[in-house]
Amino acid sequence: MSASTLEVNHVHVFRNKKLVLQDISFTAYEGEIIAVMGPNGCGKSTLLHTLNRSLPYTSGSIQVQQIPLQRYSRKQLARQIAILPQTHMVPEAIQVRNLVRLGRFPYQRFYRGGTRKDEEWVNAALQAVQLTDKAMLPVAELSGGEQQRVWLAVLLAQEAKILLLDEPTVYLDMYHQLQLLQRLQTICTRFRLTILIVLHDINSALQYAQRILVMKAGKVVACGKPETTVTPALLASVFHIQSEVVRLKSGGQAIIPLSTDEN
Ligand SMILES: Nc1ncnc2c1ncn2[C@@H]1O[C@H](COP(=O)(O)OP(=O)(O)OP(=O)(O)O)[C@@H](O)[C@H]1O
Repeated sequence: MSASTLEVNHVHVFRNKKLVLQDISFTAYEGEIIAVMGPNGCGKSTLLHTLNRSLPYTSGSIQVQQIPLQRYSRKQLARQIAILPQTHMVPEAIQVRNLVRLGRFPYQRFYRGGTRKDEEWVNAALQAVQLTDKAMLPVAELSGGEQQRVWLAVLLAQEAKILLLDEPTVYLDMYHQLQLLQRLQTICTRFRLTILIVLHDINSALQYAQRILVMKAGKVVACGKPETTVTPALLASVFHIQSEVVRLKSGGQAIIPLSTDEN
């Protein structure tokens, strides 16, 4: 049995006095990818930001590696959890390599520059997202998809055990979507990471996640193995769409969304 890395118990979160997460409970384990799915505005991003302590919760508890979230210093927490938010502010002139170096901040002291180990992690992260050849360019000169990959490199350089990824495939073409998901799968297994990834593409979730956590209106409505969790009945009740399951020759299954309930 793998060790638990995140334990979330009965968590409630308010934003602007509105209850946006209600009684959230789940446990995540090392070596697994959990896809977080749900309609727009159901609280997926809020959940990731709460786990990263950038948003406060009002009741319940969150444990990271069996230690309460609030006990960590900012740097200690950054060694455990790295987040890729949905949107980023790109500092105009910063070079790709220098941005990726920022991922090493939890390991650096203010009076000392980067070490050889820091540079090795930066190189490995750039290589993992295939941007070594663009390392010296200003980030602003890269395409949207390439910038997304730079941010992923920042995250990888952070060397954290838990990765929280908010729609990381959104600007990527099909090749880079598949490549990113395959690489996440490889690093997740190899380094025993825990990855929570917000995905809107149901078939990517079916193919790459060990479990799917489904949210609706601020609540977790299901959390389990992809094939048994994401059924046409669940999609009808959560997303109000009609869909059909297709068995694949490879042994897995895919879901074809057919129409909305309005039809
Ligand atoms: N900065 C904010 N201040 C106040 N309320 C917010 C803020 N950001 C989001 N909310 C509210 O919190 C709720 C959950 O939003 P959240 O962004 O977590 O949803 P989401 O599931 O990630 O949506 P999407 O799929 O559109 O990205 C929504 O009702 C939203 O209006």
